[in-house]
Amino acid sequence: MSKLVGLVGWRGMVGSVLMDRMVEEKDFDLIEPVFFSTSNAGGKAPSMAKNETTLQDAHNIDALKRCDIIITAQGGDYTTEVFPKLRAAGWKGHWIDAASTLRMKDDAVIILDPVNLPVIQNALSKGGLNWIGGNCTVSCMLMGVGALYKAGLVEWMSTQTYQAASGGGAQHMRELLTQYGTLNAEVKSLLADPKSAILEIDRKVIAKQRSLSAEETANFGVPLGGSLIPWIDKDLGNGVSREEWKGGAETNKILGQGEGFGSPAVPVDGFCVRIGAMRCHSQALTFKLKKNVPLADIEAMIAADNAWVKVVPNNKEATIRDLTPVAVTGTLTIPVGRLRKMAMGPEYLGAFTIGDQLLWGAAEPLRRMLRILLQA
Ligand SMILES: NC(=O)C1=CN([C@@H]2O[C@H](COP(=O)(O)OP(=O)(O)OC[C@H]3O[C@@H](n4cnc5c(N)ncnc54)[C@H](OP(=O)(O)O)[C@@H]3O)[C@@H](O)[C@H]2O)C=CC1
Ligand SMILES: N[C@@H](CC(=O)OP(=O)(O)O)C(=O)O
Repeated sequence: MSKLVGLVGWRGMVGSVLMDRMVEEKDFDLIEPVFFSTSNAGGKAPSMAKNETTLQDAHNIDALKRCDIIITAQGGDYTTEVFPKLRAAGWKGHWIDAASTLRMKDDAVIILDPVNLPVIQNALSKGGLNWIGGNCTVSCMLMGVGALYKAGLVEWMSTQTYQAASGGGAQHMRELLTQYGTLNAEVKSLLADPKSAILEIDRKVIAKQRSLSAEETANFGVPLGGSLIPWIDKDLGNGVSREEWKGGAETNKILGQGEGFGSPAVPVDGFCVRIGAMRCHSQALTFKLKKNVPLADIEAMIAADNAWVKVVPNNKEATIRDLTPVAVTGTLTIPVGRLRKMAMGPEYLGAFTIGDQLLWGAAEPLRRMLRILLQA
């Protein structure tokens, strides 16, 4: 008999990407889905529903308890409220979650199976039940350069990220586009005149950016269109943003190393920056390798690591064609380019990688974990 799989958060931005992928990969053929809602219990479930065509109340513990597996992309507040109640009520099902709430708990595995299938399988064999998707930047990075970690080559890594508006959610994407529109409108007539002075355009744009209404910056707090914001997520109070902290903590946990795993953690640190891209997170990486490995060997190792990574030749033509958010958006491809040894010495490797933060960064690891559980 098919497993009863509860789906919470299916109509949100991450949830919609997840539903699309599940339809594409025919995951619904293998399960009996039950759709939940926090706002419309009793309403009509989406077309993927089979026998259970009514939306269930996502806060009803008894309704949730019926499920063998629950997948949620509803968000951290929902997880914080519902997950402990469900476990306290004796539910022994599998919980697959996109939110960060449970990621660092000892009984949770951060799931990214092309990178850490052995860690997942080990936890499964010990009765693990909590499977949490990783931070989008970390997951996309490891899909690209995980091979170097698997080979034990990394002494440390520094990341400089260029993160898209979508990381904040749908409203942030809208706000970015609204700001671009406002700025364009401000100088539209000057732009239409090829003889207008560029410094006049620039003066008007900066004046507009500095006077954007509170409504137009409600989500990011400051203008992002035509600017950038070098802080993402909470202020940890020690000069590090929470997004930067996740880089080190989650990379090591995904790989099953560091505190609690009985092996040293690899230092990972850098700066996380919000830029005006829509839904792809990009990052420049600097590695200190444990030894001097020829560049061709590194390229081969990265290219062979998984079915989605693609090494982009380190030349201008290939880079500007294949290594941009515009090229990658909506695809599962993880390009890794700009691979070169750096001026600091032959053990220093530079790389640039990009991933769609709603696919490998959020939805895809969840549906793949569902498949792993269905096969177990
Ligand atoms: N955004 C991201 O990049 C990432 C997000 N995540 C995690 O996923 C969680 C969900 O993120 P995200 O999908 O961006 O959140 P959304 O705000 O798009 O969706 C969350 C929920 O909001 C409710 N909702 C209210 N109004 C609408 C509307 N107009 N359209 C759709 N849904 C609506 C829905 O619940 P209901 O149907 O019950 O009313 C929906 O499930 C995050 O909180 C985070 O924990 C993880 C990785 C990346
Ligand atoms: N913090 C990420 C998005 C996200 O949801 O991350 P996490 O799943 O770690 O909370 C960003 O803003 O780009």
